[in-house]
Amino acid sequence: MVIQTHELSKRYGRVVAVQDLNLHIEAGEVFGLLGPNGSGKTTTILMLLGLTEPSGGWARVLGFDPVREPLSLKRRVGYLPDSVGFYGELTAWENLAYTARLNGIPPREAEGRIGAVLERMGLSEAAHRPVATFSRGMRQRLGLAEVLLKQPQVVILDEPTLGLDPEAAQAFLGMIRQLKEEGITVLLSSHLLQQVQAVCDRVGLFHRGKLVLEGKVNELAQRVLGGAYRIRLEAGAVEGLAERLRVLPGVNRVEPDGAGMRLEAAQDIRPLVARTVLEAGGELRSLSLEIPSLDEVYARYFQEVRHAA
Ligand SMILES: Nc1ncnc2c1ncn2[C@@H]1O[C@H](COP(=O)(O)OP(=O)(O)OP(=O)(O)O)[C@@H](O)[C@H]1O
Repeated sequence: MVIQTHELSKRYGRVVAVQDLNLHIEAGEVFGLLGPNGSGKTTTILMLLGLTEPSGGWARVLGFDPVREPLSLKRRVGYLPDSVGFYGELTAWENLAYTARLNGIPPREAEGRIGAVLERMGLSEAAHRPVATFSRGMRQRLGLAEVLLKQPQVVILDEPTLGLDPEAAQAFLGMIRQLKEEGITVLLSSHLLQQVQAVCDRVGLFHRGKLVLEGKVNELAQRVLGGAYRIRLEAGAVEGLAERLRVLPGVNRVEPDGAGMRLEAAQDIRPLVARTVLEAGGELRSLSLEIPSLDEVYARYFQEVRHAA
């Protein structure tokens, strides 16, 4: 277990920013913290980093207690806040050299590492330009370069793609995937559901300081959509196919969808659907399980909350 919290809570006066959070994140996972503004994501991150003290419960990151061992933790955990501060008049290289010094990396070793992380982030050519001349995307990449400089085992990113254009955001997500391939554990917070869906193994949805839903994206989808599986197929025009599909066990809806059909079932019955199409004399052109987007999951969840209230 790389990140673990037990009943972790934080109150600011009467405001409960985080309440009884139980989080378990394994080595090499990419975990997404999702939730509306003010739902407790940043506060959670700050507690994991030892930058703010919990009012209750506890956290462990790589086995370290952020309250008692913040320095051991800081050496192994990289943090990219939502806005990174660099010295604008210094070059990218100089900024990283400064960070290396602060982290006690010996100068000769720092040289090699700085060159490598700048190269990796596609910033070699801009290495000797003042950071004040960098675009938002370049700054963000420099931020990740700085995080990687200390060769962390865990990387925590707060809204890492905020303000990036779609292409820069995609490139950044690609870099996050690479971290995972290297076995680095990644925790990231975001409002951008599609991006979270593209890169995270699991997500946790925060609502008013509580973790209200947690799991793999498709598991969450099943749960919020009432356990339904959506299957889409194309089989050309086959007499009576819809009727045959409608009576299959567990099917509760069949409807036309463009050139094909969409059905909702209680289980993933794709093999049965395939057989039915063939038996009806149809030709199966496509058959897939549709995973609802995280946007839909999110919208449905808050709809239900409002409804219940
Ligand atoms: N230093 C503080 N003092 C008082 N209240 C705070 C402080 N920091 C956060 N809060 C409150 O705690 C709650 C959770 O805030 P937090 O910043 O953790 O949310 P968030 O999910 O990160 O939101 P965002 O997406 O806007 O960054 C909010 O109600 C916020 O106003």
